[in-house]
Amino acid sequence: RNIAAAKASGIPYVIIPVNVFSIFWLVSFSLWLPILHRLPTSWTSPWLQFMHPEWAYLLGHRPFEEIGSDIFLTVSPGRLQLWVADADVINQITTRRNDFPKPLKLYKRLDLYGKNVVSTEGSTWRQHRKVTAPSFSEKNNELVFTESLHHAQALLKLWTGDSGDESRTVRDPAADTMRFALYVISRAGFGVRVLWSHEEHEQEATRQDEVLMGTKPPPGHKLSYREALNSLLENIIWTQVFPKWFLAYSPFKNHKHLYVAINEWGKYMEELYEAKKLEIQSDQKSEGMDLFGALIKGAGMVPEADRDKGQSTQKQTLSDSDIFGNAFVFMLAGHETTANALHFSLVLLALNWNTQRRLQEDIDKTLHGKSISEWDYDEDFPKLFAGMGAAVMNETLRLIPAVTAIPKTTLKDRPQPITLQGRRVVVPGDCHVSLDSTAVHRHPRYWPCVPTGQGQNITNDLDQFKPERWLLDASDANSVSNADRPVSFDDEDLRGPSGLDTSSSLFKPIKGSYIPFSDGYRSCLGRRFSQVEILAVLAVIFREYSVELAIDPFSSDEQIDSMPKGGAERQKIWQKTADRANYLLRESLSSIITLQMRGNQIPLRLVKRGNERFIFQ
Ligand code: HEM
Repeated sequence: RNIAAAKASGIPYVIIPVNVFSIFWLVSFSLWLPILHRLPTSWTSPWLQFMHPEWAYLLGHRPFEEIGSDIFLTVSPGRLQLWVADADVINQITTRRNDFPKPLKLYKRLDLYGKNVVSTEGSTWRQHRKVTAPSFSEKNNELVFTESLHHAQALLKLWTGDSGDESRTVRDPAADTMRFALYVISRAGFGVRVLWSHEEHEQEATRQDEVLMGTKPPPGHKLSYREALNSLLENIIWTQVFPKWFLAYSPFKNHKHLYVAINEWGKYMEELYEAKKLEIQSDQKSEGMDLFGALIKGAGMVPEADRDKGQSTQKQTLSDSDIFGNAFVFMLAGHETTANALHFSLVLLALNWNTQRRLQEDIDKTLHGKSISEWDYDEDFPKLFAGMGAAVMNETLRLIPAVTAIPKTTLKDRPQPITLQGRRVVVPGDCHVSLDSTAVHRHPRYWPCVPTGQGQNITNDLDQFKPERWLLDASDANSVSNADRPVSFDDEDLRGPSGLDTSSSLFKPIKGSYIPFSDGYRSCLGRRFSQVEILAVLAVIFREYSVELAIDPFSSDEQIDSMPKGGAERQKIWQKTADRANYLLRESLSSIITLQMRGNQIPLRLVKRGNERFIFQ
């Protein structure tokens, strides 16, 4: 039946023997693939390449080139799936939200604390989006900026010691950047400043009006806020596999601990909720409020003073459980994505010394050596957003987007016509749709690129990290930015964060060709939030430090010191480390909610600028 539907669609298709995203295949594919790869190519071509669940990230745009179309279907007994790498088709899909809704089944487990803006569709989603979108205000971004500067300095202390001079190997930079992003969202999202363990002795020195959370659980709690948060989010995957009640009875200790963490974080949220309700009712802090406060206010909580003006009859538009549901997805959507972008930016910069130097020069020029306490969101963020830091961030998200296949669907018995390069084709009903960001991000039709290789093997540099491509002539008449062709939202309140996806003074991707934050109606509400956070932390790090690959697995510091600077011996060691890093970036990333490095680390080191050990001409 699926093959018949694919044939009738007019879209090229490839038949594959199983649904690659079925639980059966996800848990067992690593056993089958090596066997399948031994079969003669004539038996397995072209379908075998689509049997790896991460093929979209691994292969980029290549399969589309081979098939000769920027959309195609994979057809298995369990599923019809459309893969899209055509910017215009992506545009059609993201702007027709009723024709191509989200497949809600995939999002069900995000309702751990209640329904929310990520996991709903139709009129329920409209209601959630209308109430949540205004929370992501410029005032909140200012708070994100300040808080990111604070935690970036704490992160630096963790990596370089109190004096800032120690060059320690950071064994698991992904874990540290995750913590960083978690602590930023904790304050800018919920008004809770979490203390890093190495910060706790400085507790007295911080401001009086902040809710501070350290390692000790307050009365009435089994876990500290930090432990509840870390434990909940580090183990979140189990909540996607098992229902919550099962975790309480599971024989595994980490499941039981997770169950406690879920309840504990819920309890903290309830306490914060009560405190914020009082705050709002007494009309405190209405400016620059954290996301949770703004959400509660947006849901219909009225300040005491306004009640006399007859507003007390205003109905609360989201239930308490909806408010908790949204608070949770802010936390979830808001930390892992940003942390990954930061982690991968650092690794890619460590692999590309010249780019790093250009970034440092740009930061020096932008901030004129001002001390961090003098940095100002209104004055400095726009400059960072138009410079090399933004080019690094955009390029990292181009190469390693958090979501490699943004999921949509067509409804059963509701096939949808689309236009592909002027030709009408019909996407069958009940078909999963994946907006393939890794493919469209590496499509030579849309991106400035340099040809590489020779003769038959001629290809391009779009698989490589080159932030400089964003610094090309921004006035290029052929390029049309997302802002130039905005989605005509039927209700402006649904729009979400202000500002452009990318700065108008950088290269402007054609609409639909750059989708790290998705696009259209269901685009990311936290885009600006994360851009502010990433640029702030990059500026704090690179104004004073350089990042290097830690060579520990291959050589000791003493051995390196005994080798001439810039010489072949050092280069050989560095190259081995770089080869390992490149291999891991390619082979050890997989998607569970977001695309991350799993089971491996690329250790890094920060060194004071001027003390770099691995610069080669
Ligand atoms: C680099 C960082 C980020 C990336 C790459 C990113 C990416 C995305 C993507 C691809 C989507 C669409 C997902 C889908 O359709 O299933 C999305 C949606 C969303 N993101 Fe982000 N995100 C980032 C940061 C954030 C932050 C910091 C927050 C909040 C604090 C956030 C909140 C949301 C929300 C609420 C939605 C759902 C919007 C809706 O469906 O109406 N994101 N994000």
